[in-house]
Amino acid sequence: MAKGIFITGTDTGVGKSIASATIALLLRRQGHKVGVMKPVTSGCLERDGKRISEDAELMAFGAGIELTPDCTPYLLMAPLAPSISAEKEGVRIDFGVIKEAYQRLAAEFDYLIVEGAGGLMVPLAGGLLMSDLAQHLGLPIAVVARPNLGTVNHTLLTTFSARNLGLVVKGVIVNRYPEEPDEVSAYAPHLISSLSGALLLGTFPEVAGEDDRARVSAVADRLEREPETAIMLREMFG
Ligand SMILES: Nc1ncnc2c1ncn2[C@@H]1O[C@H](COP(=O)(O)OP(=O)(O)OP(=O)(O)O)[C@@H](O)[C@H]1O
Ligand SMILES: C[C@H](N)[C@H](N)CCCCCC(=O)O
Ligand SMILES: [Mg+2]
Repeated sequence: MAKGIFITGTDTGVGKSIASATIALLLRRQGHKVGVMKPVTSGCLERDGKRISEDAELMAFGAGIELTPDCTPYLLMAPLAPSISAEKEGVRIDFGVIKEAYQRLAAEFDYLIVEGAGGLMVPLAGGLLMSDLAQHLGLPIAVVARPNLGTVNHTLLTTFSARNLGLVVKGVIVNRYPEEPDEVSAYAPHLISSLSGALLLGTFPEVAGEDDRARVSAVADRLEREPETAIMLREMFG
């Protein structure tokens, strides 16, 4: 049975997919079989008549696997809150369907990286939120956060809510950490680690790259050189 983690964020666009794909790539480079899942995609693409999750594709690139239907059970077109995207298509997001897909994947891999959509309080169906899905899957969460002003508030709101809801918070990843941090970014990881009650799992660097695959490879290359990375992976999956 795979060791799983649910990657959430303080908001949409903070770097959950980059972080998820990077973690998958780091584990793959250690020789592990890594599976990936994006249970709900809102804002999917259509390619050759098929719906595609770019997030899942990026994670699959990191993991070095081909996607199967279990990796992306709900592919919704509208780039909106998933409950609305689903409603527009007359679809009801069923946690049972997601869990069965999760369990089939978990039986196949050593590790399973699951990416949410948006943040933890994003609505999925009938009052159920992303946090409920993490709970239903029985997964601990890791929170991806920004390094810039406002992140302390957003991160603490996320970790406090998660814990109040009974979720296990493995820690926080501060993503897009600048090469030369200004005063805001210099303080942010310290404030987050001292106040959130959650471990600072790591700071993922802001990298250049012509597309997200190049960015994932660049972040993984940088992290692989740092001894803290092994600790991060141990804390995340231990
Ligand atoms: N470490 C990084 N270095 C450089 N650019 C980054 C980094 N992390 C994220 N980005 C940029 O931010 C964009 C958004 O990141 P990403 O798609 O991972 O966010 P997300 O949280 O998964 O968003 P969504 O809620 O849509 O799933 C990326 O396409 C990339 O351009
Ligand atoms: C479209 C976007 N990239 C994500 N897939 C969905 C983000 C939903 C956010 C909802 C909200 O918090 O207001
Ligand atoms: Mg994403």
